[in-house]
Amino acid sequence: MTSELTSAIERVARVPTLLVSADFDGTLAPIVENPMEAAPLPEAVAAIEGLAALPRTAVALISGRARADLAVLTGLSPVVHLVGSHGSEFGTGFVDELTEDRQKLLGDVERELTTLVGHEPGVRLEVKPASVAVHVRTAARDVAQRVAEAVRGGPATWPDVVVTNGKEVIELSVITTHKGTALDTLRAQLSASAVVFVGDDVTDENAFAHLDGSDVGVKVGPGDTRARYRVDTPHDAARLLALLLDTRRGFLQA
Ligand SMILES: O=P(O)(O)OC[C@H]1O[C@H](O[C@H]2O[C@H](CO)[C@@H](O)[C@H](O)[C@H]2O)[C@H](O)[C@@H](O)[C@@H]1O
Repeated sequence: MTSELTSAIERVARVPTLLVSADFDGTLAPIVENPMEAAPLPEAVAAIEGLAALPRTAVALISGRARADLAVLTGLSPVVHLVGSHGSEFGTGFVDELTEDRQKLLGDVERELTTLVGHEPGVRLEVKPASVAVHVRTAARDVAQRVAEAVRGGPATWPDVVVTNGKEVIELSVITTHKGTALDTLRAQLSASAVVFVGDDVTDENAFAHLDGSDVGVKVGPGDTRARYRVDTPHDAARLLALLLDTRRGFLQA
Protein backbone atom coordinates (compact mmCIF):
# COMPACT_ATOMS: atom_id res chain seq x y z
CA MET A 1 0.00 0.00 0.00
CA THR A 2 1.46 3.39 -0.95
CA SER A 3 1.94 6.08 1.67
CA GLU A 4 -0.58 8.25 -0.26
CA LEU A 5 -3.22 5.55 0.08
CA THR A 6 -2.41 5.00 3.77
CA SER A 7 -2.81 8.75 4.37
CA ALA A 8 -6.11 8.81 2.47
CA ILE A 9 -7.45 5.92 4.56
CA GLU A 10 -6.36 7.57 7.79
CA ARG A 11 -8.06 10.81 6.71
CA VAL A 12 -11.35 9.31 5.55
CA ALA A 13 -11.59 7.19 8.72
CA ARG A 14 -12.18 10.43 10.67
CA VAL A 15 -15.29 11.73 8.88
CA PRO A 16 -18.53 11.96 10.90
CA THR A 17 -20.49 9.31 8.94
CA LEU A 18 -18.64 6.87 6.71
CA LEU A 19 -19.93 4.56 3.95
CA VAL A 20 -17.53 1.73 3.09
CA SER A 21 -18.46 -0.02 -0.15
CA ALA A 22 -16.89 -2.66 -2.33
CA ASP A 23 -17.67 -5.05 -5.10
CA PHE A 24 -17.30 -8.78 -4.51
CA ASP A 25 -15.59 -10.87 -7.22
CA GLY A 26 -11.96 -9.95 -7.73
CA THR A 27 -12.08 -7.51 -4.82
CA LEU A 28 -13.16 -9.37 -1.66
CA ALA A 29 -13.03 -12.81 -3.27
CA PRO A 30 -10.16 -13.98 -5.49
CA ILE A 31 -11.25 -14.91 -9.01
CA VAL A 32 -11.92 -18.65 -9.47
CA GLU A 33 -13.01 -20.74 -12.45
CA ASN A 34 -16.47 -21.66 -11.19
CA PRO A 35 -18.49 -18.56 -10.19
CA MET A 36 -20.44 -20.50 -7.56
CA GLU A 37 -17.19 -21.48 -5.80
CA ALA A 38 -16.08 -17.89 -5.16
CA ALA A 39 -15.41 -17.19 -1.49
CA PRO A 40 -14.51 -13.97 0.30
CA LEU A 41 -11.15 -13.82 2.07
CA PRO A 42 -11.66 -14.36 5.82
CA GLU A 43 -9.61 -11.20 6.54
CA ALA A 44 -11.96 -9.18 4.30
CA VAL A 45 -15.04 -10.60 6.04
CA ALA A 46 -13.59 -9.81 9.48
CA ALA A 47 -12.83 -6.20 8.46
CA ILE A 48 -16.27 -5.71 6.89
CA GLU A 49 -18.14 -7.12 9.87
CA GLY A 50 -15.97 -5.04 12.21
CA LEU A 51 -16.66 -1.84 10.26
CA ALA A 52 -20.39 -2.57 10.03
CA ALA A 53 -20.54 -2.96 13.82
CA LEU A 54 -19.09 0.51 14.44
CA PRO A 55 -21.33 3.52 15.11
CA ARG A 56 -21.81 6.06 12.30
CA THR A 57 -20.32 3.56 9.84
CA ALA A 58 -22.20 1.68 7.12
CA VAL A 59 -20.96 -1.04 4.80
CA ALA A 60 -22.40 -2.01 1.42
CA LEU A 61 -21.45 -4.51 -1.28
CA ILE A 62 -22.43 -3.44 -4.79
CA SER A 63 -22.02 -6.45 -7.04
CA GLY A 64 -22.86 -7.81 -10.46
CA ARG A 65 -24.16 -10.93 -8.74
CA ALA A 66 -27.78 -11.76 -8.12
CA ARG A 67 -28.45 -10.37 -4.63
CA ALA A 68 -29.54 -13.80 -3.36
CA ASP A 69 -26.29 -15.39 -4.57
CA LEU A 70 -24.31 -12.58 -2.97
CA ALA A 71 -26.00 -13.24 0.37
CA VAL A 72 -25.20 -16.97 0.21
CA LEU A 73 -21.62 -16.59 -1.06
CA THR A 74 -20.61 -13.88 1.43
CA GLY A 75 -22.50 -15.18 4.47
CA LEU A 76 -22.38 -11.63 5.85
CA SER A 77 -24.68 -10.48 8.64
CA PRO A 78 -27.82 -8.54 7.61
CA VAL A 79 -26.34 -5.26 8.87
CA VAL A 80 -24.22 -5.18 5.68
CA HIS A 81 -26.21 -3.70 2.76
CA LEU A 82 -26.24 -5.92 -0.33
CA VAL A 83 -26.97 -4.48 -3.76
CA GLY A 84 -26.99 -7.00 -6.61
CA SER A 85 -27.36 -6.97 -10.42
CA HIS A 86 -24.65 -4.31 -10.94
CA GLY A 87 -26.40 -1.78 -8.72
CA SER A 88 -30.10 -2.35 -9.52
CA GLU A 89 -31.18 -4.97 -7.00
CA PHE A 90 -31.63 -3.39 -3.56
CA GLY A 91 -34.20 -5.81 -2.17
CA THR A 92 -35.97 -9.13 -2.52
CA GLY A 93 -38.93 -7.84 -4.62
CA PHE A 94 -36.71 -6.78 -7.52
CA VAL A 95 -37.75 -9.53 -9.97
CA ASP A 96 -41.45 -8.66 -9.54
CA GLU A 97 -40.67 -5.04 -10.42
CA LEU A 98 -39.63 -6.04 -13.95
CA THR A 99 -42.42 -5.38 -16.45
CA GLU A 100 -43.97 -8.38 -18.19
CA ASP A 101 -42.25 -7.31 -21.40
CA ARG A 102 -38.84 -7.36 -19.70
CA GLN A 103 -39.52 -10.73 -18.06
CA LYS A 104 -40.46 -12.16 -21.46
CA LEU A 105 -37.36 -10.64 -23.05
CA LEU A 106 -35.18 -12.18 -20.33
CA GLY A 107 -36.71 -15.60 -21.04
CA ASP A 108 -36.09 -15.14 -24.77
CA VAL A 109 -32.46 -14.13 -24.12
CA GLU A 110 -31.89 -17.16 -21.89
CA ARG A 111 -33.40 -19.57 -24.45
CA GLU A 112 -31.43 -18.04 -27.32
CA LEU A 113 -28.12 -18.15 -25.43
CA THR A 114 -28.74 -21.74 -24.35
CA THR A 115 -29.30 -22.79 -27.96
CA LEU A 116 -26.54 -20.61 -29.41
CA VAL A 117 -23.64 -21.19 -27.02
CA GLY A 118 -24.85 -23.31 -24.07
CA HIS A 119 -23.39 -26.47 -25.61
CA GLU A 120 -19.92 -24.97 -26.19
CA PRO A 121 -17.17 -26.65 -24.12
CA GLY A 122 -16.08 -24.64 -21.08
CA VAL A 123 -18.91 -22.10 -21.40
CA ARG A 124 -21.18 -21.43 -18.40
CA LEU A 125 -24.45 -19.51 -18.43
CA GLU A 126 -25.34 -17.71 -15.21
CA VAL A 127 -28.99 -16.67 -15.11
CA LYS A 128 -29.66 -13.67 -12.88
CA PRO A 129 -32.83 -11.71 -12.06
CA ALA A 130 -32.46 -9.28 -14.97
CA SER A 131 -29.64 -10.71 -17.06
CA VAL A 132 -27.78 -13.73 -18.32
CA ALA A 133 -23.99 -13.88 -18.06
CA VAL A 134 -22.01 -15.96 -20.56
CA HIS A 135 -18.79 -17.05 -18.84
CA VAL A 136 -15.86 -18.11 -21.05
CA ARG A 137 -13.09 -18.34 -18.44
CA THR A 138 -12.76 -22.12 -18.79
CA ALA A 139 -13.26 -22.21 -22.57
CA ALA A 140 -10.39 -22.65 -25.06
CA ARG A 141 -9.44 -19.28 -26.57
CA ASP A 142 -10.84 -20.13 -30.02
CA VAL A 143 -14.11 -21.23 -28.44
CA ALA A 144 -14.26 -18.05 -26.32
CA GLN A 145 -13.82 -15.96 -29.44
CA ARG A 146 -16.48 -17.89 -31.38
CA VAL A 147 -18.90 -17.55 -28.47
CA ALA A 148 -18.24 -13.82 -28.11
CA GLU A 149 -18.87 -13.28 -31.81
CA ALA A 150 -22.07 -15.34 -31.74
CA VAL A 151 -23.41 -13.44 -28.71
CA ARG A 152 -22.42 -10.01 -30.04
CA GLY A 153 -23.91 -10.72 -33.47
CA GLY A 154 -27.01 -12.39 -31.99
CA PRO A 155 -29.10 -11.48 -28.94
CA ALA A 156 -26.76 -8.61 -28.00
CA THR A 157 -28.21 -6.75 -31.01
CA TRP A 158 -31.83 -7.19 -29.94
CA PRO A 159 -33.80 -4.06 -28.98
CA ASP A 160 -33.72 -3.31 -25.21
CA VAL A 161 -30.86 -5.75 -24.54
CA VAL A 162 -27.96 -4.07 -22.73
CA VAL A 163 -24.47 -5.57 -23.11
CA THR A 164 -21.85 -5.48 -20.35
CA ASN A 165 -18.34 -6.85 -20.79
CA GLY A 166 -16.53 -8.10 -17.71
CA LYS A 167 -13.66 -10.41 -16.84
CA GLU A 168 -14.04 -13.41 -19.19
CA VAL A 169 -17.78 -12.75 -19.32
CA ILE A 170 -20.32 -11.10 -21.61
CA GLU A 171 -23.58 -10.22 -19.91
CA LEU A 172 -26.91 -9.49 -21.59
CA SER A 173 -29.31 -7.52 -19.42
CA VAL A 174 -32.91 -6.40 -19.93
CA ILE A 175 -32.45 -3.28 -17.80
CA THR A 176 -29.86 -0.53 -17.56
CA THR A 177 -27.69 -0.79 -14.48
CA HIS A 178 -25.14 1.54 -12.97
CA LYS A 179 -23.01 1.11 -9.84
CA GLY A 180 -22.54 4.90 -9.66
CA THR A 181 -26.25 5.61 -9.23
CA ALA A 182 -26.45 2.80 -6.66
CA LEU A 183 -23.66 4.50 -4.73
CA ASP A 184 -25.50 7.85 -4.93
CA THR A 185 -28.64 6.21 -3.53
CA LEU A 186 -26.76 4.61 -0.63
CA ARG A 187 -24.84 7.82 0.10
CA ALA A 188 -28.13 9.75 0.38
CA GLN A 189 -29.99 7.04 2.33
CA LEU A 190 -27.17 6.71 4.86
CA SER A 191 -26.31 10.44 4.99
CA ALA A 192 -22.65 9.58 4.46
CA SER A 193 -20.07 12.36 4.85
CA ALA A 194 -17.63 10.41 2.68
CA VAL A 195 -17.46 7.14 0.77
CA VAL A 196 -14.75 4.52 0.30
CA PHE A 197 -15.28 2.32 -2.77
CA VAL A 198 -13.03 -0.62 -3.67
CA GLY A 199 -13.48 -2.49 -6.96
CA ASP A 200 -11.65 -4.33 -9.72
CA ASP A 201 -13.85 -4.62 -12.80
CA VAL A 202 -15.10 -2.52 -15.70
CA THR A 203 -18.51 -1.90 -14.11
CA ASP A 204 -16.79 -0.50 -11.00
CA GLU A 205 -15.60 2.44 -13.08
CA ASN A 206 -19.15 3.85 -12.90
CA ALA A 207 -18.83 3.89 -9.11
CA PHE A 208 -15.36 5.52 -9.21
CA ALA A 209 -16.81 8.21 -11.52
CA HIS A 210 -19.37 9.13 -8.83
CA LEU A 211 -16.77 9.75 -6.11
CA ASP A 212 -15.74 13.26 -5.20
CA GLY A 213 -13.29 15.29 -3.08
CA SER A 214 -13.32 13.61 0.32
CA ASP A 215 -14.11 10.11 -1.04
CA VAL A 216 -11.53 7.38 -1.60
CA GLY A 217 -11.64 5.11 -4.68
CA VAL A 218 -9.33 2.10 -4.85
CA LYS A 219 -8.86 -0.07 -7.94
CA VAL A 220 -7.77 -3.66 -7.32
CA GLY A 221 -5.37 -5.04 -9.95
CA PRO A 222 -4.17 -3.76 -13.33
CA GLY A 223 -6.01 -1.83 -16.03
CA ASP A 224 -7.13 1.71 -16.78
CA THR A 225 -9.16 3.29 -14.04
CA ARG A 226 -10.74 6.49 -12.76
CA ALA A 227 -9.87 5.47 -9.19
CA ARG A 228 -7.28 7.65 -7.51
CA TYR A 229 -5.58 4.78 -5.69
CA ARG A 230 -4.65 1.21 -6.53
CA VAL A 231 -3.73 -2.05 -4.80
CA ASP A 232 -2.57 -5.25 -6.48
CA THR A 233 -4.71 -8.07 -5.11
CA PRO A 234 -7.79 -8.94 -3.01
CA HIS A 235 -5.36 -9.70 -0.13
CA ASP A 236 -4.15 -6.08 -0.33
CA ALA A 237 -7.79 -4.91 -0.40
CA ALA A 238 -8.44 -6.90 2.80
CA ARG A 239 -5.40 -5.27 4.45
CA LEU A 240 -6.69 -1.86 3.41
CA LEU A 241 -10.11 -2.59 4.98
CA ALA A 242 -8.39 -3.82 8.16
CA LEU A 243 -6.40 -0.56 8.36
CA LEU A 244 -9.62 1.40 7.87
CA LEU A 245 -11.27 -0.59 10.68
CA ASP A 246 -8.39 -0.04 13.12
CA THR A 247 -8.12 3.67 12.36
CA ARG A 248 -11.85 4.35 12.52
CA ARG A 249 -12.29 2.35 15.72
CA GLY A 250 -9.46 4.35 17.34
CA PHE A 251 -11.00 7.62 16.13
CA LEU A 252 -14.47 6.75 17.44
CA GLN A 253 -13.11 5.63 20.83
CA ALA A 254 -10.93 8.74 21.36
O1 LIG B 1 -19.42 -6.89 -9.40
P1 LIG B 1 -18.76 -8.16 -8.94
O2 LIG B 1 -19.09 -8.53 -7.54
O3 LIG B 1 -17.27 -8.12 -9.16
O4 LIG B 1 -19.32 -9.30 -9.90
C1 LIG B 1 -18.89 -9.35 -11.27
C2 LIG B 1 -19.17 -10.72 -11.84
O5 LIG B 1 -18.49 -11.64 -10.99
C3 LIG B 1 -18.65 -13.02 -11.25
O6 LIG B 1 -17.89 -13.37 -12.39
C4 LIG B 1 -16.50 -13.15 -12.22
O7 LIG B 1 -16.02 -13.93 -11.08
C5 LIG B 1 -16.09 -15.37 -11.25
C6 LIG B 1 -15.64 -16.02 -9.94
O8 LIG B 1 -14.34 -15.66 -9.60
C7 LIG B 1 -15.23 -15.77 -12.45
O9 LIG B 1 -15.31 -17.18 -12.65
C8 LIG B 1 -15.73 -15.03 -13.71
O10 LIG B 1 -14.86 -15.31 -14.79
C9 LIG B 1 -15.73 -13.52 -13.46
O11 LIG B 1 -16.31 -12.84 -14.60
C10 LIG B 1 -20.10 -13.40 -11.37
O12 LIG B 1 -20.22 -14.74 -11.80
C11 LIG B 1 -20.89 -12.45 -12.29
O13 LIG B 1 -22.28 -12.72 -12.18
C12 LIG B 1 -20.67 -11.02 -11.83
O14 LIG B 1 -21.35 -10.13 -12.72
